[in-house]
Amino acid sequence: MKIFTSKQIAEIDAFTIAHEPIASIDLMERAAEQLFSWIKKRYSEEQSFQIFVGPGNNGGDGLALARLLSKTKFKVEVYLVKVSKNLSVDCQVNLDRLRSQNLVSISEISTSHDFPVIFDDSVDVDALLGSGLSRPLDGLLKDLVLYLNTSKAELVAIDIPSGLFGEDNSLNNLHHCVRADYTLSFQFPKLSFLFPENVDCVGNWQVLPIGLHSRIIDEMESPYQLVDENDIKKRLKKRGRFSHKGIYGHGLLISGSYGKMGAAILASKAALRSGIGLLSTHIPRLGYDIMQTAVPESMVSIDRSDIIFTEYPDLESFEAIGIGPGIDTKQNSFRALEELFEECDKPLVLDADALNIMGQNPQLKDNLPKGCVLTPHVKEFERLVGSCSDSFDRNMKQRDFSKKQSVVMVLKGAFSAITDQNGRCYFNSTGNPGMATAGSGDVLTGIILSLLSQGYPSLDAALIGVYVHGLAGDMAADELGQEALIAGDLVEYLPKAWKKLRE
Ligand SMILES: NC(=O)C1=CN([C@@H]2O[C@H](COP(=O)(O)OP(=O)(O)OC[C@H]3O[C@@H](n4cnc5c(N)ncnc54)[C@H](OP(=O)(O)O)[C@@H]3O)[C@@H](O)[C@H]2O)[C@@H](O)CC1
Ligand SMILES: Nc1ncnc2c1ncn2[C@@H]1O[C@H](COP(=O)(O)OP(=O)(O)O)[C@@H](O)[C@H]1O
Ligand SMILES: [K+]
Repeated sequence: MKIFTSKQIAEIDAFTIAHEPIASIDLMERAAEQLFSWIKKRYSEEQSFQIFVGPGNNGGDGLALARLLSKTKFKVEVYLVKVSKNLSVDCQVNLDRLRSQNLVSISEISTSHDFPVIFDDSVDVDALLGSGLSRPLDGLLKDLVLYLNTSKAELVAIDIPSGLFGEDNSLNNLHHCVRADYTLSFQFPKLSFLFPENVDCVGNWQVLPIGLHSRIIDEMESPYQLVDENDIKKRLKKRGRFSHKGIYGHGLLISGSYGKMGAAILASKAALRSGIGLLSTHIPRLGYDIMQTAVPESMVSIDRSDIIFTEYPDLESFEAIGIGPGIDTKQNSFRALEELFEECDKPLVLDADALNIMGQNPQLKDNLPKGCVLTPHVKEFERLVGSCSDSFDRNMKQRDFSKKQSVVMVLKGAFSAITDQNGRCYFNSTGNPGMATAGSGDVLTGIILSLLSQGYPSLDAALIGVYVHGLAGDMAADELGQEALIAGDLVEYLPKAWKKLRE
């Protein structure tokens, strides 16, 4: 699903009105019907609603919703905030319709003395401002938002929490934005929903389709996309009836050090559980028995060092290389990594300590093999690129980095962001906080190495790998719960996750 800016959404809206064609007031009605049907499913019939309405079309949605609710047993009160003399045309039409129906009490809020009592068991609907927000909230609106945020009532935001910008909130004050329990966003999510600092404002968000015109959605360019299961299925290659293990590639995983052999085991198992033909795991000498016992399916390449990575085998026979989980950051490992960068012309995935070594030796950045995949978490990313003021800034820097160095980068976390050489950015939609546990990232490296070895292009390997990793995490969390989930469970659930993608 593409993600558009507020400005683009307004264009899509206008195109739909002109080309469906549909009157804008009817498009608003369609949006209100979607809100209404979401509410009907969620709340019992006697529920009371306090709807707070602003001057624009977001307010218009709130008024149309109030009319639909009032025709049922739901109890509704409307509060119209007087922040400008004129309402938008469709907001005014809906106000007139609601007034003429005479079923709902409509109060005006002109000063903070007009704020109503909010009952804990009511549901507040935020229809103050939507994607037409042009500046951070101040004055009466800010005071009302602060007031709403102190209440214990459940808060449902229409389209976007009032006060929050759809994209860049770096100059905004997030304390002055509505803190919703639910945000019901029309047709697309907003970019800002995917950034961690906004989670308290956005709450649980959902997309409500309102039938915007598919042609303009297909044609309009956006660098941002939220990846779903269909996007992933389309990228999967078939496994042929007559295929043999040579077809699925031989991967080299460089991983582990004294005390961190678990990383090599997890990544190796994950690679083997993701379709690779052959795997060799390069480890320090002291890890030999552990590795052969724990992962008999993997061949072992032994470093001359007992405890760390200092060299790698001839690369000729490998289709792809993965390096980093648990290798430590010693000087000799840095030298070996530097050499690998110079020599390697194979697909490569870099994680964990390989990235930390780069953070300590910034000159290495410019030697990164083109097209390789990097999988930092936020801290590793900032060691590499420098500190960032917020997630929006971090996302810009990530896109720039990918473009400038011509690499694919996975910034891991909730909604992991995957950027490519063209500066495009794909957000992953699977995964859960249960995956915030030691070794999860090692599993991902193994999966991506496996896909690279099978000949998937870097971007596909990253997108598919991140998706299936999160899916395995979701399936594991469903059965085991988030607290109990450990990285080994991700490996255990990979078979089910792959099977689901092949359905
Ligand atoms: N796109 C779709 O698919 C559909 C969209 N729909 C709905 O339309 C919504 C967008 O509507 P919208 O453009 O009228 O914007 P909205 O935010 O309601 O109000 C803008 C007004 O507020 C004002 N204003 C701005 N900032 C302010 C501030 N800080 N403090 C005070 N005032 C401020 C601004 O004034 P100005 O900036 O000109 O000074 C202007 O008067 C969208 O979110 C969705 O709910 C659906 O109905 C149907 C399909
Ligand atoms: N809240 C979350 N939602 C979704 N995925 C998460 C969440 N927290 C962590 N993850 C995923 O778990 C993995 C953690 O990787 P990483 O931080 O490298 O762990 P480690 O270094 O312990 O292996 C990443 O793929 C990340 O996207
Ligand atoms: K809103």
